[in-house]
Amino acid sequence: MNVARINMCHGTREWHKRVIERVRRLNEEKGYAVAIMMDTEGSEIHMGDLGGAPSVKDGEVWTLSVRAYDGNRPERTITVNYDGFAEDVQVGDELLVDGGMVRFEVIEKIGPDVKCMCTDPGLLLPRANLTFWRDGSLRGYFYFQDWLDIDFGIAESVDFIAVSFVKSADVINHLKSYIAARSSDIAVIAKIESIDSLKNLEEIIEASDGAMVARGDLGAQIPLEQVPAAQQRIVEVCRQLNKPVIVASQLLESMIEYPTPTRAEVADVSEAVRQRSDALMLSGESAMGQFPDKALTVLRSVSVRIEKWWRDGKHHEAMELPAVGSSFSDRISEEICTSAAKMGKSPFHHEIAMLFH
Ligand SMILES: Nc1ncnc2c1ncn2[C@@H]1O[C@H](COP(=O)(O)OP(=O)(O)OP(=O)(O)O)[C@@H](O)[C@H]1O
Ligand SMILES: CC(=O)C(=O)O
Repeated sequence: MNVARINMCHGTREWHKRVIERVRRLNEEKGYAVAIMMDTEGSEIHMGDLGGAPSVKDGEVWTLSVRAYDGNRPERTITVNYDGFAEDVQVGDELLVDGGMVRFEVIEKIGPDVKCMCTDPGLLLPRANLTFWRDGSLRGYFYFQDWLDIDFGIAESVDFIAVSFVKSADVINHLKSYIAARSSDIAVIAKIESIDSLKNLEEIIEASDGAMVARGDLGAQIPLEQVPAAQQRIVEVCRQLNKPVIVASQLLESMIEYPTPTRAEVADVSEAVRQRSDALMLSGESAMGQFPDKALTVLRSVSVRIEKWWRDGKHHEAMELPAVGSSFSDRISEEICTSAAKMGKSPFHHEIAMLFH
């Protein structure tokens, strides 16, 4: 692995501080170069930790509540981290847990408690995120309130801050000036996971040091079938603007429970590499899965394999690189490099010396 992501949605700052210290110690002792990326919470709505991953069955009624239960949480009750939850939801709203891993319909509101009936069963993972939909549109908009975590990231000199639910380039520009004013040069990664971030994609990526295709939340905000096209577009825009791009979430989801991935997951990883994404990110597979090291090994071996296959067997395609230079002089340099790469593949040219002035 090259980067350890610490997700401020989970755990305490003290816990994350210890993780950062351990990564840095390993870097020093073993000569690794693992960077730290702090991922902001982005004011999402989250369930509390239910102490395990209980399964919810079709037709069951569960209560979602903002009450604090101090260890006496009644059965089939889920705590929610957003105080205005009961005010904001309406009877008939659809609630998606982790982008649709479980679905509920709101059937009744009683003070701070919201009764919901399961319409699509599944597992409730600890601190899963919640989105709610009304008449086919996403409801509940929350704002960027992660300044304490950002101060923590600056104090810990993390390498990257990934900003959740970016809506416009202004958020990125604001954060970058905040970081610069504190004499820090932490790189800012825009997480593309909302409709607004897709609308303002080019300006957001231009303002950022890189982007993440955060497919988990993105798939809760746009129809699932649109996620692959969105991924392709985000990666393409990053390639055009010469910004690194991470593809994240559910790459090897089945490896949370099983030691081998599904064939479809292997195809998904390969496709992300083929699209020329720069990094692939594990989430639950390494955060709470049973086979974190195996998942990492699979991610690496599949990526290396597809890159090799491409280089060895598809020379002509490998040459069809998209133009990234925007100015006339950049385009000339690009053409020279492309020609040199083509010559390098030819059986008649083994040594190429290029002199740049
Ligand atoms: N530090 C942790 N402690 C316990 N469980 C964790 C921790 N980090 C992650 N998890 C579990 O792993 C799952 C996936 O992790 P991930 O960090 O991708 O969460 P996420 O909430 O989906 O991310 P995001 O909020 O950024 O979309 C979470 O739903 C949670 O159940
Ligand atoms: C990684 C993340 O935040 C997502 O996929 O939603």
